[in-house]
Amino acid sequence: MAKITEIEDLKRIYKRRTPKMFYDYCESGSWTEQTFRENSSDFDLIKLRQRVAVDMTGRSTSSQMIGQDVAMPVALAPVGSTGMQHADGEILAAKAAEKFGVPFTLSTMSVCSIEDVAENTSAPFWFQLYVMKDREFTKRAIQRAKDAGCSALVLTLDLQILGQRHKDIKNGLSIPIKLAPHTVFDLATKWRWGLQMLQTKRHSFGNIVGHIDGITDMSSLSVWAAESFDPKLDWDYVKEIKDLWGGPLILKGILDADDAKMALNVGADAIVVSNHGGRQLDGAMSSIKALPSIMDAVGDKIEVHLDSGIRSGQDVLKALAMGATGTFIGRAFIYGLGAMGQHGVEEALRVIHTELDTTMALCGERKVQDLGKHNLLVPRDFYGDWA
Ligand SMILES: Cc1cc2nc3c(=O)[nH]c(=O)nc-3n(C[C@H](O)[C@H](O)[C@H](O)COP(=O)(O)O)c2cc1C
Ligand SMILES: O=C(O)C(=O)c1ccccc1
Repeated sequence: MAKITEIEDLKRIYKRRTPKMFYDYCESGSWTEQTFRENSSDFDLIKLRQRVAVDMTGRSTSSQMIGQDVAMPVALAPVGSTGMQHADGEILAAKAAEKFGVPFTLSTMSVCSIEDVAENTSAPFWFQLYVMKDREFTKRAIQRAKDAGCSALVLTLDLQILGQRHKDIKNGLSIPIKLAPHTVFDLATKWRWGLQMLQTKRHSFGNIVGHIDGITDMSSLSVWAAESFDPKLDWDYVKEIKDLWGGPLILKGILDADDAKMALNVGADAIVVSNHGGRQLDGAMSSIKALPSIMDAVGDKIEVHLDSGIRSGQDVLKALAMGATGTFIGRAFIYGLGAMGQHGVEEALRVIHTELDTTMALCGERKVQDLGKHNLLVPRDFYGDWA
């Protein structure tokens, strides 16, 4: 097999092996996909400052995210239906993260349950919560995460209704999965995917049992989300959830300086500057472009993480140099998982680590903590006058 040298290699294999419905689900953004595209292209606008004749021995990417040691400040983002990209996908990704020494975040919408992941790993993982209309569900989910020893709660705030995702609508993506004739044909040609799927007993969403049982009309994903998630989620409820959980709280989906201030007021430990990988509000700013104003507003008072668009260690370095303490990757690890299971996630992490380390050295830095704006040339409009 050809050597994996970049995330794009994993994406190519992933695409070849995965049924179209699930590939599209991962690879799409909402509506025109402008934000999805700009999440990546805006990283390219930032240039790195090459520095020479600097001692580059003894380099280290190790750091901390919310006080927890990490081999590099790159966590695996919560990704719904990871277990449909590869059988037992959440367990495999969690194992890869544990081996590498980075945090794994389990989505509420995972196929493997909180307990499945806890039983098959030893490092504490983070649990991502979606707030359902059923408030008892929230209480139970938080208790389950506590019982499983989760070391942070990641509360996602940018998806109470689903962004319009045209590919998913056209593909008829639904909960539970609906099989149209063309889908069956597609599945039949992706035999590797089918074969490994047969080896697992986990074919439903392990964390939301009871919340999908009632739905019998094969709703589309967006109809299901609109019926199930609580549109009333507000800052008062966020505070209630913080108190219920009582541990480290990360608020995910912050893209505006005013919301970052609200997150600070509510007492969160960290925020994730994120537009959900361009899957929610199309036309919103890319995360990396939103970062400077958020750093200015709260950067010295709360830990700031960033995701959306990271496809390389260079992207990670740019986010850190602009002030983020940590980053999350979503699709970059899913490509690896879909391409070659646990090994593929390890490969994705290895690629990103190598790129981060090499870039750091060529920028004349030895520690991720020393990265700063001095390493970058950033277009003025990143700090610009948005009216
Ligand atoms: C297929 C897919 C499913 C996702 N599911 C969730 C989810 O269940 N919960 C959540 O908070 N974010 C979810 N996200 C968003 C990711 O956590 C993350 O914000 C995003 O993927 C970052 O962008 P990137 O993919 O460009 O790295 C999902 C993203 C993708 C691609
Ligand atoms: O697809 C997503 O981005 C996501 O977060 C989600 C939302 C509802 C159901 C499954 C996944």
